[in-house]
Amino acid sequence: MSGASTERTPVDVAVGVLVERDGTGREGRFLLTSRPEGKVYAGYWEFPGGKLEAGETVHEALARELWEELGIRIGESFAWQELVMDYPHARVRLHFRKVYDWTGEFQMREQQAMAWESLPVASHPVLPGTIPVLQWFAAERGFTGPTHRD
Ligand SMILES: Nc1nc2c([nH]c(=O)n2[C@H]2C[C@H](O)[C@@H](COP(=O)(O)OP(=O)(O)OP(=O)(O)O)O2)c(=O)[nH]1
Repeated sequence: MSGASTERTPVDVAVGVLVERDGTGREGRFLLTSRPEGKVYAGYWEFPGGKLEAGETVHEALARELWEELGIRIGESFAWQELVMDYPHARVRLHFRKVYDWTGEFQMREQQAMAWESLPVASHPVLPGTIPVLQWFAAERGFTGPTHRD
């Protein structure tokens, strides 16, 4: 296989969509975090997560990343959407999982920032791979209009 095609093999990424729910189960705010300094797209807002390590399931990778980055322990996670994104730096397969239960105090272990958001999102700028997620939320919630600032 040529180097170029090997480079474009998607890297699997586990992404957590932490959502608050009220007593009736209705979904409310969701968590965005900013990408830390030193990473590609530093300062852009995204959903927390990271790449799978060898032998991990998506849930295991998500639980590990949220512990490492945010200091929280998650309960169950629920497969929601998948998306392949082609960036100049990488081709990634994003596995978005919704999470409703977690324990612990949020700690910004990578000096990132966090924001509990609703539509339209105030955090700016958002990562290209985040925009489809906002559109899925809009569809689920019957929200119309821009989901974020350009
Ligand atoms: N965490 C996360 N990554 C996303 C989202 N949308 C999106 O396109 N990506 C892309 C950006 C990166 O190319 C890739 C995630 O890789 P990363 O560099 O953040 O993962 P990592 O924490 O494992 O990083 P590292 O150990 O390799 O530094 O997925 C998203 O909502 N959350």
